[in-house]
Amino acid sequence: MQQEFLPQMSSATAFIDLSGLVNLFDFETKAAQAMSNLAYEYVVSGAADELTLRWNRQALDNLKLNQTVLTDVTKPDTRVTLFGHELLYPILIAPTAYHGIMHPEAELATARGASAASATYVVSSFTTTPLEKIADTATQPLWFQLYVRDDREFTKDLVQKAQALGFQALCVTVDTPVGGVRNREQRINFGLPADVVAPYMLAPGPQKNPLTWKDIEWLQSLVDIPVLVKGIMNPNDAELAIQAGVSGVIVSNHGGRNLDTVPATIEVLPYIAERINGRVPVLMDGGIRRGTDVVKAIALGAKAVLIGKPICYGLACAGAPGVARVLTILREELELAMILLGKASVPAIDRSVLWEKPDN
Ligand SMILES: Cc1cc2nc3c(=O)[nH]c(=O)nc-3n(C[C@H](O)[C@H](O)[C@H](O)COP(=O)(O)O)c2cc1C
Ligand SMILES: CC(C)CC(=O)C(=O)O
Repeated sequence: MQQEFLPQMSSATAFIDLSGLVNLFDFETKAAQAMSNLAYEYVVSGAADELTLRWNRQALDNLKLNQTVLTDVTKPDTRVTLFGHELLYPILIAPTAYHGIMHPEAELATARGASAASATYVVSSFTTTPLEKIADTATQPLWFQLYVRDDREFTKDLVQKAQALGFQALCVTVDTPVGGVRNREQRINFGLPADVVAPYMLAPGPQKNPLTWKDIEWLQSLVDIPVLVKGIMNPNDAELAIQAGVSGVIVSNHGGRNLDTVPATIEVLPYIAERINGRVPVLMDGGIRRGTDVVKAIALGAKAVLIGKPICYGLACAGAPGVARVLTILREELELAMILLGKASVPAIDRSVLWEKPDN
């Protein structure tokens, strides 16, 4: 009997028991079996030799924490305020394209999972579900990630549609004038299956009109919601972003998927935070897999972090409950780390949580 239902439910998600998946790496392992080869290779892919992809993780692992004891912290307050809205914890869902190849309910499952876990979901321009449906489904805040297309009228309509639907911020991705060298995608000749459509992609591939800081100013003139730039990797560009008037900066190397051998995001984050100097919030993504990683990013100047691949894996393993579980695990790990570090609130997390060899 059950076999009959398998095609509709997708073999990827039918009978997965989440109880054995206790951390984000477990989800990755499980997803490797659950996903189609096409989806897995797409998600897991880094650019070229995947050095930056690895460095994102390695650099986080290499940072050591400074345990502090007997501090009387039992229930840490993980709330942060971003653009006037309170987040229950400083972890957002990074924009990732094409959820339709990962789960039959696609972005709607992601939206449900985000809502169940009280998280903000940044929806990709290359969503395979119309924005109206996602907005109808989500009960927690949505942000919209923009890939600017050559057709600037189309782009204008799209961002204004997102704003009208209640999306609360716009993240303009600035690190992808072209895609990176993705050998994994080349090997499988990656392309969307005929039944999966990305309605806002228009002509795929590189656009003819390069995006410049002038376009960022233009985009801000189109909407009233905060505009962030996603993909800033050096302090000079961070300064230019401020001059262009943006409301926030996302330190990101696109999860190591675009320009290989740029540094890990956690490595550049403190320099960017120093240059921004509190003028706008700095967010960061790339390799965040543990509650301790969230602490490290906040200690080095991030107001919040985003996670990309783990959400795809949660989605592929179990749809909405998988997405919610991934977020909840990370949130709980963050709480434990805060208790063990003696930090009662997110703003209290500063560089004192990072181990430095004493001078004496
Ligand atoms: C499968 C996949 C698709 C992605 N699609 C987009 C996208 O459509 N727009 C975008 O700005 N970034 C995209 N990204 C980059 C993520 O937003 C994010 O920067 C990165 O995944 C963070 O690193 P992490 O996966 O290690 O958490 C994508 C990443 C992955 C893994
Ligand atoms: C079509 C791609 C450029 C989407 C993306 O951002 C990614 O795969 O990393």
